[in-house]
Amino acid sequence: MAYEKELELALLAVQRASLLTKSVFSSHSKGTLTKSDASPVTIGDFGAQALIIASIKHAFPEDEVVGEEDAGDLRANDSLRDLVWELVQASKLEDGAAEDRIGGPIKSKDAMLNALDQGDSAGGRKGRIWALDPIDGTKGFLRGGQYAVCLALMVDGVPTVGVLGCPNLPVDDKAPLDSSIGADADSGEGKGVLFSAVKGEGAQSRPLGKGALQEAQKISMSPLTNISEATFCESVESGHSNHGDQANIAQRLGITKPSVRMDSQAKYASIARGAGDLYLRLPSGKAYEEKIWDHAAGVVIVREAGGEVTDAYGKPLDFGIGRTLKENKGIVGAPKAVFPKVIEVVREVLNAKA
Ligand SMILES: Nc1ncnc2c1ncn2[C@@H]1O[C@H](COP(=O)(O)O)[C@@H](O)[C@H]1OP(=O)(O)O
Ligand SMILES: [Mg+2]
Ligand SMILES: [Mg+2]
Ligand SMILES: [Mg+2]
Repeated sequence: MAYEKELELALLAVQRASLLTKSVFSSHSKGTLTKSDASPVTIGDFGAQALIIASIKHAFPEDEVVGEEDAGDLRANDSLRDLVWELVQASKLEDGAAEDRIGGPIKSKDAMLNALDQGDSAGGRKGRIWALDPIDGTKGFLRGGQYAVCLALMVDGVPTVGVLGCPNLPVDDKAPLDSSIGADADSGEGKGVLFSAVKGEGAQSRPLGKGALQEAQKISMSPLTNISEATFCESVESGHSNHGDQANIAQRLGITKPSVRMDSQAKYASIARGAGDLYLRLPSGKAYEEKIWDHAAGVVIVREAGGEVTDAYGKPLDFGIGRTLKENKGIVGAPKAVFPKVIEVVREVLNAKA
């Protein structure tokens, strides 16, 4: 199998970081800060990024990383840095051999800060670059709703290996999807999934677990024939995508089921396993460049599960131009068979506004 070593590394690194985020959720202090763009970041985001980058650099020292966070806030705040350091030290896989394969514990506070700062690649079309979102959907995470730990390897600008850790999604791939999924799910019994895919090799899910990797099963998008029966997924935040346009598109497609709102790339995972069918992310109106770490892993997983993902105009997503998808507007994901119909209707709705 291609990229076997990269996939195992990504799965174990995302597993360890996902366990770290779960421990933050169940502790009192989440060390929440507000970033310059008004979005929240927690000690979970910093800890997960440091652990994952340390694992990548252990296995593939030459690879670059485009990561969402950096160590700036921790270098300026001793008590926050100490909280993250405690958290990182406490986060180990139960299986010693697995822990060793991702480099074992980070050696020192300085090494932790340096790892965090190594997510500073400018991205690009050449070579091996990892895209990392240590907690995608931080607002969902804080609420006990959906969030995801997201890691993808891009080779020459093409997402090639993708892993999503979703601690609050049900293990059962066919568990019914309704609006309760996005709200206050909390990680309880039967929750926690690792999704993965390698380009050309299909997509899989397995229980998140605590140590060595559990057995995986193949996932695929639902064989939707009647689009009016589709379930569509969208953001919780109305500022991240246009709920009005999305409702309009659903209506034109004859969809009557209410949308399923959830934070993060858990939306990509949910359509890839056939629990939902469509992912609609229409531009919210404000000038916003989508970040590559918010999509790269989910896109490989959906494509390998039998889906297509483009921007809202049907244009291919270009992950090779830097840290953002600046040549694209919005996102549409659907099973291949119905994708042309969905894009046709999305275009109609966008053109009617132009
Ligand atoms: N105006 C915006 N439009 C689209 N996405 C946004 C916007 N602002 C932030 N985001 C990003 O969308 C992602 C969450 O998407 P969703 O709503 O589907 O869960 C987050 O990573 C968030 O970034 P950030 O991590 O900086 O908050
Ligand atoms: Mg964020
Ligand atoms: Mg994100
Ligand atoms: Mg994030």
